[in-house]
Amino acid sequence: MPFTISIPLRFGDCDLTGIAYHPAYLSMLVDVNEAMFASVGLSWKELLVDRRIGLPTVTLNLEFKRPSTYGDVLDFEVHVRAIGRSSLDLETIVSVRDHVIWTVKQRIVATSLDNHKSYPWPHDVRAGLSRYLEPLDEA
Ligand SMILES: CC(C)(COP(=O)(O)OP(=O)(O)OC[C@H]1O[C@@H](n2cnc3c(N)ncnc32)[C@H](O)[C@@H]1OP(=O)(O)O)[C@@H](O)C(=O)NCCC(=O)NCCSC(=O)c1ccc(O)cc1
Repeated sequence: MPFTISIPLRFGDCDLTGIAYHPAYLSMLVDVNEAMFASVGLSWKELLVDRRIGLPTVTLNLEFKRPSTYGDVLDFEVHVRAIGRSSLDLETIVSVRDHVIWTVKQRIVATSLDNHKSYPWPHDVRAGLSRYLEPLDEA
């Protein structure tokens, strides 16, 4: 089961003609990442500030298929494709009215904010993220 969330395209996300400006998509993606963690009880504030676990993205592979425009509502569907020792592979599909607008494959890595090296997923984080685990060959 993927994590899903819908976000309206705001005025500030668009160019003068009302077409979505792609850097705004990246900012939305971070919000969606945060919301996915929160949906399984994993607050980024707690992870970053209290537990000092960083969550940098190390790879992003985006594909833009169609434009979206001011007033559209973007439907995000996030699939967890793999959970490694410290890595998390996500595939996010973004649609408007059932048409795919863009897709992104992303790898996030857990790090220690004390030494900025990779950090194995704690058990509770791995368990939470596993709720959305759908390996590609079973998707
Ligand atoms: C994440 C790193 C510390 C990992 O370095 P190391 O500790 O040496 O990594 P390791 O070799 O141990 O590899 C750790 C894992 O990462 C994976 N990894 C690391 N780099 C890569 C790349 N380039 N491709 C694929 N996989 C990778 C690797 O396969 C390991 O996976 P597991 O087996 O599941 O553990 C280092 O690569 C790094 O600092 N990269 C830069 C990250 C960055 O600056 N990203 C840019 C965006 S900033 C950002 O996303 C962000 C900033 C602030 C926030 O609060 C949140 C997000």
